[in-house]
Amino acid sequence: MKIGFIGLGNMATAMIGGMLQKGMAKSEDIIGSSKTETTAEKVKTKFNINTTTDNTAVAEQADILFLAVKPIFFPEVIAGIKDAVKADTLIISIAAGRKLQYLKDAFGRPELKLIRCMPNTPALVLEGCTGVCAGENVTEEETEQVLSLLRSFGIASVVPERLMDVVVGVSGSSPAYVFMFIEAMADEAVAAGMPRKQAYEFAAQSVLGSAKMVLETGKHPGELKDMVCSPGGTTIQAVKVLEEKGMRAAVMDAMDACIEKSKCM
Ligand SMILES: NC(=O)C1=CN([C@@H]2O[C@H](COP(=O)(O)OP(=O)(O)OC[C@H]3O[C@@H](n4cnc5c(N)ncnc54)[C@H](OP(=O)(O)O)[C@@H]3O)[C@@H](O)[C@H]2O)C=CC1
Ligand SMILES: O=C(O)[C@@H]1CCC=N1
Repeated sequence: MKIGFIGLGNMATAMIGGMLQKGMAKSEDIIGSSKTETTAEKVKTKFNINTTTDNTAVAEQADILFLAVKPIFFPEVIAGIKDAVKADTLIISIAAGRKLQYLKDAFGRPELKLIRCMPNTPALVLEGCTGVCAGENVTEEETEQVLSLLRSFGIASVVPERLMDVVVGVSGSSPAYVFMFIEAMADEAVAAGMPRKQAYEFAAQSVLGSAKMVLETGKHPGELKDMVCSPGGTTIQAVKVLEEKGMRAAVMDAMDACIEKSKCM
């Protein structure tokens, strides 16, 4: 089975890296294309996969074909490959905002098997999170096949298409907010005298451990927060400042902006 990627940028390389690390695909089974020779060469060297700048060559060979270019390039990319894809190829868009109906209209081939998914870059370290919705021609077995491929680099679940923009906000884009939080914590640790490398390590490990507690204890995040806040202690002072500065509202407003942008892309 050949897995094709059109677009070899941040997200495609995170997914390829995850699939190879997990042994879900062999390097000889992955082919990819990019706009420039420079990227094609770089990705070829990094993963030992076949790469090209010829999208049609990838589209012709792929049994599973990921469309991993920016949403604005979808019209030109699809126009270039629509007659080359095989009728039984599973075509998976990873673009924010591009609806199944858009893909159906752009390909103009009603028989094609179209899927939309929204992964995130932690796929690179096998901790990805992917939402998936499948078009009408895709069977349950094919959806399961795609889910197991995506699960090679993290969790993956089916969501109704109306929630795909929410998936962009809560997992597709959210690593950026978390990286900002880690960076800010590390900056203050540095301001208070800690060496920078150690500050990133301590901040990141604390985020990792906290996330694991939410996932593994099943406890409400508020209860876990309360466990840290000793009466009259240090943590509640930090919590008070975060509430005064509107941290929760800032996160919710930021996600609202992200979800709205996804809706109108
Ligand atoms: N980054 C993320 O965290 C996530 C991104 N996504 C989605 O993934 C998609 C890609 O995003 P991202 O990886 O960040 O983008 P990048 O800008 O990192 O990569 C885009 C890739 O597309 C290639 N490309 C551009 N035009 C063409 C073309 N005509 N033919 C073939 N390849 C082309 C570029 O090639 P070259 O390098 O040669 O210019 C580049 O390799 C988007 O649709 C985005 O919505 C989804 C989830 C998370
Ligand atoms: O910023 C973006 O548009 C893409 C989609 C989700 C994450 N990155």
